[in-house]
Amino acid sequence: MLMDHRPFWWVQETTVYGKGLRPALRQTPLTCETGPGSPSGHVQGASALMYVVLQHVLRASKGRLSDGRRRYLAMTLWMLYMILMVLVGASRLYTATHFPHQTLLGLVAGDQSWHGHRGATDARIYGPVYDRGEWRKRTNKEVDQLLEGENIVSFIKSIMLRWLGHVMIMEEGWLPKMMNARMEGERRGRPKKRWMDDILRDVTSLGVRNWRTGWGQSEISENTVVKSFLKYGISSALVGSEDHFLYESKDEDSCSDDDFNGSNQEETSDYSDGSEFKGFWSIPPKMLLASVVMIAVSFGAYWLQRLMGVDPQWSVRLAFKWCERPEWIHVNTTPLFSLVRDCGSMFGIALAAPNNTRVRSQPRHNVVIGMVCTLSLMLAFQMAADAVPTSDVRLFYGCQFMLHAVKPFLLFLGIPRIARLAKHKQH
Ligand SMILES: O=P(O)(O)OC[C@H]1O[C@@H](O)[C@H](O)[C@@H](O)[C@@H]1O
Repeated sequence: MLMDHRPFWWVQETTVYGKGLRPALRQTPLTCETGPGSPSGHVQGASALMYVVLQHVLRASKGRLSDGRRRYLAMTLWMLYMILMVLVGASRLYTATHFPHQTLLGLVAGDQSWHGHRGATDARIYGPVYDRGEWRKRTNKEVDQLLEGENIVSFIKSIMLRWLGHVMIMEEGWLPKMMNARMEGERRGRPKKRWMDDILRDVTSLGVRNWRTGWGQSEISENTVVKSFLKYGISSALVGSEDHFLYESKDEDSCSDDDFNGSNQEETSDYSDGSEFKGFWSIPPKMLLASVVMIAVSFGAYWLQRLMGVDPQWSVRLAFKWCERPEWIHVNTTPLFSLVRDCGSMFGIALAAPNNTRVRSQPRHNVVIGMVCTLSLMLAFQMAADAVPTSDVRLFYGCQFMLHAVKPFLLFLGIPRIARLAKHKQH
């Protein structure tokens, strides 16, 4: 099924019409795709991407919009999603690059690639385990092991501590007062705890020294708090051993490492905005190994086909044979190019992504700057990829692999850093 034909060459190759008249399919500059026809890559990619965007917007609207408005938003977004998919699919039919069933398969594959990933992750975390002949729930310890040290309690604490950061840099107002207030009046038993009491307990349990109780009396200024948050990143709380992210300032501009009680202070002190790239040795070997295995399997399958006498480039030959104009054929549509590009990206993601896990709990970033940088980067990469000379095949594919491996570094580490610095400047 995956070795399906594309209409623009199928009508010429098929025996269905015998010696009769064949349909004349009009070709366009977008027609001469060189890969097999099923499923539609355009529909699959658009569907997977838009599904993620849609889910993200819906999740972000939680707590910001009323339930009624969220339902309305969800309906509108789903409608837009379906309209977009129909348009993408229709454009692929119009250009004679696909049959209808191939676009439908693309939609299902795109949707499932996201669902499958989430389903597998959720099942791993929440799913039952078969233990000594019966199914049972996972214990907290087992969930912790699955999360590889990302302790859920620490994660929740880190969110509370981030909130503390916001409160601390607020102007004197009702909220900071409320957070620090004790209930007045007579009360039996233990005095009611303040929100701040819980937070201070967490700060202490995470190993932060020199925390002066009663932030109202401390000399912490907005500038130093922001600086410390940017420098060390609240997300260090995510990893138990990196228990050093808040500090009490003695003077506004001093940011001394001595104020931290962390085991690897020196390691983090080089990073000025919290998106600490901790070097290749911090990359979980599992992820790297998975990417290397997947690359080996992909290339292995390619070479195995060749060894078995199947030409992995059969579709390229058919595209060349039936494309009206050779200049409409682009190398970046070939299966080999896709293989090199995807393997490069996978390798780059395996190297860059783990260093980015802390970004999610970093101080906010400037969305506009982030988007502008991302779009510019994508454009620059597209231009660079197009500019690679095609005269030497090995050089061409080597450069493409490198380019696509470097991209995740800039996307995951470089751009968030710039966007956060921009937000910091705004503050
Ligand atoms: O299968 P379709 O819709 O013609 O799309 C093919 C394209 O699919 C994309 O997913 C690939 O990135 C491109 O390299 C490829 O050319």
